[in-house]
Amino acid sequence: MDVSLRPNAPIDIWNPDWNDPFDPTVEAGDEFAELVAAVRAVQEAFTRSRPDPAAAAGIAGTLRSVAQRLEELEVGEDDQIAGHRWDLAGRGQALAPPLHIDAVTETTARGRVTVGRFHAGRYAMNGGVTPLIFDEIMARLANDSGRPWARTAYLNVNFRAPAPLDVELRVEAEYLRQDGRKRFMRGTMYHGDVLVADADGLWVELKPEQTLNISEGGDV
Ligand SMILES: CCCCCCCC/C=C\CCCCCCCC(=O)SCCNC(=O)CCNC(=O)[C@H](O)C(C)(C)COP(=O)(O)OP(=O)(O)OC[C@H]1O[C@@H](n2cnc3c(N)ncnc32)[C@H](O)[C@@H]1OP(=O)(O)O
Repeated sequence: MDVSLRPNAPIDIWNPDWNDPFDPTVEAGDEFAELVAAVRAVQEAFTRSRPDPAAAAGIAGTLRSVAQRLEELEVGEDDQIAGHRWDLAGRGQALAPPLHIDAVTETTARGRVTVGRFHAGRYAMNGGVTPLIFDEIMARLANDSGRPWARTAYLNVNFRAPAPLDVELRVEAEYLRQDGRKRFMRGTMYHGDVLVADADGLWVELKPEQTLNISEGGDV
């Protein structure tokens, strides 16, 4: 994938090659991937910690100065790297669980995800995180194969069993059918042979007057 990391270089929001099998390795010398990994490491380590007040104050100061440094590098949403790196697990978006998409066909997608305590409720995956993972893989399939942009209209998630932490879960999406602008999708999440969650979703194709960038004043 051709993503330039030069400052102000245009970044394609959509990678036409993303049907290619996903390579989960972080490229040597890919400093942005290292930065995302570091942000994720902070989130996980913070969640797992119990600092005393002095340690908390010191760490807060350090993180404030990191935030200030990044604020100096702020760009518009279309130009930011986070969320636009289709080759990275979680698209380089540090909130999104690091979902590795291994394969996408016209009608199926499959991936793997492992979450830690940062994405936990109590001893298991947080109930808001499961839909995040489904939205990620189902939206990706809904918008694959040259189909025009579509947005999530609904996403109904059934929690069948607690999803364990720190182990790999299998996530699959299936393109069930299309009815005019409506695309009906299904998602499943497995731990081994155990179905931990499934989802039904509807994606609706945008009309020509609707636009992805709602701040541009399109009819949303
Ligand atoms: C870089 C960002 C990436 C983020 C994504 C991560 C995954 C990466 C993978 C891939 C990237 C793809 C990038 C996608 C772009 C970004 C996606 C989002 O932003 S999703 C955000 C959450 N979703 C919304 O914010 C939608 C808000 N809602 C709307 O905009 C509208 O309601 C919309 C477009 C969904 C439908 O509105 P209408 O006015 O265009 O359409 P009407 O005419 O009302 O409905 C058309 C048909 O759909 C049914 N319908 C609509 N909503 C329904 C619902 N909730 N339940 C049941 N049916 C519904 C209607 O009954 C109608 O059916 P009949 O044609 O009559 O048979």
